[in-house]
Amino acid sequence: SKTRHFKWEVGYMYASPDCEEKILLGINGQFPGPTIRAKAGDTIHVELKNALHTEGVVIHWHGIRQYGTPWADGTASISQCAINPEETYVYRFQVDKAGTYFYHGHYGMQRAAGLYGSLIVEVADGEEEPFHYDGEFNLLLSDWYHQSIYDQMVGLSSKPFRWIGEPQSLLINGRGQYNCSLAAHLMEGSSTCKLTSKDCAPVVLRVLPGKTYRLRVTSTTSLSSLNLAIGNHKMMVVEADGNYVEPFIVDDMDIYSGESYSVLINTDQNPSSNYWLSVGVRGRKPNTQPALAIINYQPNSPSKLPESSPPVTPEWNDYNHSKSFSRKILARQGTPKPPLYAEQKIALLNTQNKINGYIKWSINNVSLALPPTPYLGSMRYHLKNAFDPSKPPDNFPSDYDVMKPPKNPNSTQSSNAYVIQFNSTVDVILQNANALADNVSEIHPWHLHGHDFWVLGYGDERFEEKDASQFNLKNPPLRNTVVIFPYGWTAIRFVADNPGVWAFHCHIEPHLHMGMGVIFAEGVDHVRRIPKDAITCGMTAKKLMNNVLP
Ligand SMILES: O=C1O[C@H]([C@@H](O)CO)C(O)=C1O
Repeated sequence: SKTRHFKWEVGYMYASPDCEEKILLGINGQFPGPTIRAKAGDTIHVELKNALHTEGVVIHWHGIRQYGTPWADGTASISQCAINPEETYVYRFQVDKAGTYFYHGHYGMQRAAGLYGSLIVEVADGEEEPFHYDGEFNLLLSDWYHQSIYDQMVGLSSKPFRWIGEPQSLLINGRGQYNCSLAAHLMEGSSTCKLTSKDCAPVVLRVLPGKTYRLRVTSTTSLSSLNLAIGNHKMMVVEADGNYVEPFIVDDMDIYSGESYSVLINTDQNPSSNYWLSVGVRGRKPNTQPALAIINYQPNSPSKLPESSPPVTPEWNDYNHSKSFSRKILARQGTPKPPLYAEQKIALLNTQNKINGYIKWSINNVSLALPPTPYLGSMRYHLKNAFDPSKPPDNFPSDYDVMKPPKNPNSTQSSNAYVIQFNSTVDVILQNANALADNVSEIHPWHLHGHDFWVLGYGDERFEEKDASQFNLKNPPLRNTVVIFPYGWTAIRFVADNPGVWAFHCHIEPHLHMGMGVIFAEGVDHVRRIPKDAITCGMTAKKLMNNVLP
């Protein structure tokens, strides 16, 4: 195995990802950031320089478990101090498992400003993937707002609340077309695109007829749940979040923010035509045009527009369609199985509520507020008063009606840290509920840092003890992100075997900003000496100045 070295600078730059010029966060002048390709077992070494003028930055390596390197997880105020302007931080960690991953900013709402890129881990030399393909493509999906993230963050924390609304565009590999459709000639009421910048030219996947291709699909959207389909072609799902799944065939696939998949397609259609790949919005009433890419059968010209119209995204509120897709995802044979029992159970009720009239999201009525000193340092060195040490609730009132808006919407804020017994098995029941408005309950994709977890089951309405008897302990998929459906619950199980402090949160950027997350800390006393650069802020910085830390 190799060490792969990268030297990156994060900075604002002008770009026109959807043909409208804006500023966004790029790396080395690129948007999306450079793709990292490595092999399982390799070490990634990124020297990250913050070239922003006035704000900190960090990068999270989404799906990489960071065994033994919890200070490299890239979560500001959790695993490290944000990197100050002009400073450099070295991320050094191992990628131990082949799969499709990505990286992104994890400070404020910087991910939504474009700070993301792909991280692809191939199987180690001498190993083989358990399926065959002739070529592969990488599709990094995102959504894009014309309003700056500063405008967005101020609005979300204002009274009255200003919601960010739906995105202006969906992007594929950082490219989209605002307010127009490439397929306008086939669709009524659509205006054609003036592709004024090469930044927004549609993505073209050049394929040969009669072959099999692997599409690696990742979603790093700020808000949108997505659905991807390809005209005339079926897809076979083979990987989810860096874990192989039992292959199954679909016409279209849902993908939530924080998830990744690999699908295989056969180029077995009429080779004289090109085909559309379409990505549209699910789960919220869309106000954003689908993003399109072209599957270009060689030797046709890529500018030969497909003869059939782009596949139509399923109705945004057809949740049965989404649930049926989620339930098809099962572990491939040979995937590690979950322990049969959990030592600890934590039920997490997701509610929207208010603190002093400001709209928040809370977990068991506590909204996450991150402390100034990152937990990893303050816990490792047992600093007092670095955060609120009270034990957050691991359940919610048995008479809480998840089908109704909260009776008492007043919530509190805290640092929400659950200290978990090292090496114990933990079940988490994520319970969705009604938001503040009547008859509204939204999709939330939950992402766990530092681990994969088994998805034991999904259900509607309130979780009951008897539902545990239906858990899938035979072939539950291993993942790092899972969705809770409106008014539903999702049960996961994981083993707390990774010393560190790990975020567990809704991957919707504005929701995390509004407090929708918790912190899991385990085996922190087993963490090796933390690099000083990770803890030179807050109370740990003061301790270092007094030379009292080892
Ligand atoms: O967090 C959110 O706030 C709005 C709405 O609930 C209040 O305006 C919305 O759609 C969210 O997802």
